[in-house]
Amino acid sequence: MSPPSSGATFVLGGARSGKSHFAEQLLVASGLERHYVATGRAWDDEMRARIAKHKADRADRWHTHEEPLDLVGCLRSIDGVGRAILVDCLTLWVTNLMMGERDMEAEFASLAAYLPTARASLVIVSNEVGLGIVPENRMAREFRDHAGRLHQMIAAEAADVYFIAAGLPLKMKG
Ligand SMILES: Nc1nc2c(ncn2[C@@H]2O[C@H](COP(=O)(O)OP(=O)(O)OP(=O)(O)O)[C@@H](O)[C@H]2O)c(=O)[nH]1
Repeated sequence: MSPPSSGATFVLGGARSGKSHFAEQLLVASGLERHYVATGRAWDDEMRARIAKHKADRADRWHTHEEPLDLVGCLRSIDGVGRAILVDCLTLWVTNLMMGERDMEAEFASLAAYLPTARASLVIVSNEVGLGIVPENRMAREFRDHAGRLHQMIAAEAADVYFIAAGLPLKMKG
């Protein structure tokens, strides 16, 4: 189990599927200098506690970058040969872009265009949110549709794609 020598790896899965742990292990195995890019925001005490636990678990073995909106700018600023970058996760980025009323298509296109140019080993994590029933509220439907479109764009650019369920990886590409 190792990240590809060139091209990004995309890791998709449901909530608490073990996708973040799988993605971390990919990069730990790489032996490269590790960078963790968190798109999540601490919006309540539960999330604050979760983030604190993630930070404690990573300890000083990772450089942490918190970037809710300018994901591509953040990636460019830390990109480099000999580095490993984990992005966790795209669905939180989509949420933040929607809240910030950003141009979703332009942001997605910019991330998709960046992937083949990355010099670091890049692993991108996201939540598969499209498998349930059609959400009743309009914003949730829009969110699901944005996430589905973005996932297709990222999967098309990635060298490897995994789907994680119950902690088990299913390799879908690469
Ligand atoms: N702001 C910030 N967010 C973080 C940090 N570490 C982790 N997170 C966020 O916490 C999220 C993971 O939350 P969890 O609910 O524990 O995991 P999950 O993605 O549902 O579960 P798995 O499928 O097991 O990965 C990530 O998407 C990150 O954005 C950090 O240092 N700072």
